[in-house]
Amino acid sequence: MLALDGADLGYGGTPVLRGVRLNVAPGERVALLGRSGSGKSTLLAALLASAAPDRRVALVPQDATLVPQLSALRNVLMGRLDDHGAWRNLRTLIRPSRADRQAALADLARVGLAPEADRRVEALSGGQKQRVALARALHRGGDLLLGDEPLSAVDPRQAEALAATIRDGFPTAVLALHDVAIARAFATRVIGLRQGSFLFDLAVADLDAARIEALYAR
Ligand SMILES: Nc1ncnc2c1ncn2[C@@H]1O[C@H](COP(=O)(O)OP(=O)(O)OP(=O)(O)O)[C@@H](O)[C@H]1O
Repeated sequence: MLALDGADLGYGGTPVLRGVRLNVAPGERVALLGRSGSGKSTLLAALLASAAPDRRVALVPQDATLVPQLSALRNVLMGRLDDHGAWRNLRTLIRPSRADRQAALADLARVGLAPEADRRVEALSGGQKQRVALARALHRGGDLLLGDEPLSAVDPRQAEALAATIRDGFPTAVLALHDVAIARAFATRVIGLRQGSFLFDLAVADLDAARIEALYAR
């Protein structure tokens, strides 16, 4: 479904990750772990670029990329903008049809945000913004979710519930995560990034404390 075949990943000739070999099969839920700057976002970008054009991919980028002046509901509606032509989109954003509004509201409800549907995103908390971005991805739907720390601003109990919502919403997902407990609960497979390469790439059942310690050691 996604495949990187020994590529060096980086910026302007400076590799961040070297010789990345990675295949993600349908049905896998992959957690990317590693210290800040280890290359999780870089790897997600390369995975996105490797997706076949007929795959429908939903994204939760790190900086939520929401339109702050618009309501939560309208931001969620944007998840499907590339399904339609410009006129239909304009109409949807100015005056959504009842069906579109209901569908977007249902997706906000999945992340516990239905009461905030008509509030402008700029007036929401960081965690609420993150949940709007997740609702937008759920509204888009698809074969695959790529998420860059999509649960970093919500509290641990909420993160667990949202991880389950992601699991129900997408058959396949790759998420950069910083919370090891959430990664264990969510993922089938865990990849640890350190110093320019994979320190491990394991089934979640094989992830032990020593590996986690080595991953984050200074
Ligand atoms: N657009 C860019 N141009 C040049 N270097 C970049 C760019 N984006 C990231 N980098 C560098 O690449 C390295 C990996 O960054 P990346 O954002 O992939 O790490 P990360 O693991 O996602 O970090 P974090 O957990 O802090 O989000 C860092 O050294 C970073 O400075």
